[in-house]
Amino acid sequence: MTSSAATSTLFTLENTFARDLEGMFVPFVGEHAPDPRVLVVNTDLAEELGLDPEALHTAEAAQILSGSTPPPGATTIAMAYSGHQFGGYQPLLGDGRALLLGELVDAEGARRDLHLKGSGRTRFARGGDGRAAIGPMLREYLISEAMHALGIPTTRALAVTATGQTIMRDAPEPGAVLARVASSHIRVGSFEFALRQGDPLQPLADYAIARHHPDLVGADDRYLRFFEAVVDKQAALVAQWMAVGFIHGVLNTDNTTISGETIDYGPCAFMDAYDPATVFSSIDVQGRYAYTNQPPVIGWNLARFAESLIPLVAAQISADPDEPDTDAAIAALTGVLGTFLDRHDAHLARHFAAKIGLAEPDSALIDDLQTVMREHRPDFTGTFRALAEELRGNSRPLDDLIPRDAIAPWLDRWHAALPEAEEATAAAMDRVNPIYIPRNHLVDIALRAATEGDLEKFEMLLGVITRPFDADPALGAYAQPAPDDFGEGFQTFCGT
Ligand SMILES: Nc1ncnc2c1ncn2[C@@H]1O[C@H](COP(=O)(O)OP(=O)(O)OP(=O)(O)O)[C@@H](O)[C@H]1O
Repeated sequence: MTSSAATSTLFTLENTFARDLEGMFVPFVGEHAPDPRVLVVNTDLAEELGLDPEALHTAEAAQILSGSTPPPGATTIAMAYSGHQFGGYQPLLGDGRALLLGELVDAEGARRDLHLKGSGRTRFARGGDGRAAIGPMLREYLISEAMHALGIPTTRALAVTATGQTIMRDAPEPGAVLARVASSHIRVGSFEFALRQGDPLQPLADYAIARHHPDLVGADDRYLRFFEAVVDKQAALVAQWMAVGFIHGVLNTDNTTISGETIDYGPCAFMDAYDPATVFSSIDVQGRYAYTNQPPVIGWNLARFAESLIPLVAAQISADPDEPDTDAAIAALTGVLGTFLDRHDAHLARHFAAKIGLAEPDSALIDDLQTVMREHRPDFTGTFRALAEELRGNSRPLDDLIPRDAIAPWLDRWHAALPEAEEATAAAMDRVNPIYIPRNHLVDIALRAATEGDLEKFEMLLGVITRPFDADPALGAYAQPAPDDFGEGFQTFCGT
């Protein structure tokens, strides 16, 4: 996969998506930002990408990263996609306020999209203003970097740039643009769009295969195997979310990637008190995207992906090239889709085994712990660190979370199932159970200050949550859920 490269002093960008996928985008440029200023740069990510982090703080970088000026020679585009939103089909969504600047290729040959969010209205903007506010963009930065530090596949944040423009939300807010890096921005919704357009479907599938599963290029059964690979990645991804108590909040098909990366950090959050019905999105009144519903909902989204692939699999599966076999394609895709929940459950059982220090899953032990947790609603993250402390002979953290008589019978069974070396087991548990997650109240405090121009708390919180497993006694407050009286004036910055 090669293409001409646009080179500036900052970025060398390729554009294979624009070159190969006619009908899947419109060329578009960003809107003028009156006073662009780069607020935050992800130095580690910049270095990983072979970029000069210092150069990303310059006025030239601010022009490019705000979308005001396209990188010299680049073809910037708004990508087209559709999607099922809360179960209803929307035929045309697309990048309404975003642009793909191009693709960065690192020294190892890995290709990643460089994408701007909040850079102005595009052809797909519908009624929207094309903008984004500082709070939600810094929030996406924080939470996606926390996810990366937890080892969970995700898009990443390269920079946030203030535009110098005031935008209207519930109140006037400073505008900003997030520069996001992803292994691609191909979504289930991209395939739903391509299916209904017709012509782009096969090119899109072949492009996605070449980009994400090059081992399948040219295979006679590549479309079915591609589907299986995506099913497997999504099963692994959602199991990782469940294992850390992450709730995405808007699992529409346009927010389900082919790469298996988490995308679009809107009304997402980590659960504090354990309750499988937890929902953070104020518009999700039915709880469609509640914590416990995430695996079946991703399965539902993958069914929409399967539907999009029927014509391609039907042509490949048929003995006669002129007679696509739709029934056989549906049967084959349904068979693969039917493995999704089992794959997810197997991944999740392994995660929960590791979380309680076992080498092998023990479903009765895990289910029974969850039953106790459902009843007493302890802090989800804190419980697993408290169990490790229990092994070290320190009962206090667990006693602060769950009454001893409620957990004692379970603890007896757990001790009996554990390996002998309790100190080593506790250390292994601490390597998979984070102590620091982006707690909602701390994110709120940091973003409130950042919106008023003070980034110190944001930087501090970012530093803590990007080392999520390393306990530091000086950071005790970062490991605690919100105090009971925090609620007043609580803002979520989950909006747009
Ligand atoms: N302020 C806005 N102006 C124009 N379009 C918008 C705006 N906010 C959202 N959209 C569009 O509405 C759709 C759904 O929005 P959603 O919030 O899921 O996506 P997003 O956060 O903008 O982008 P992404 O999914 O790439 O992270 C997308 O097509 C998006 O481009």
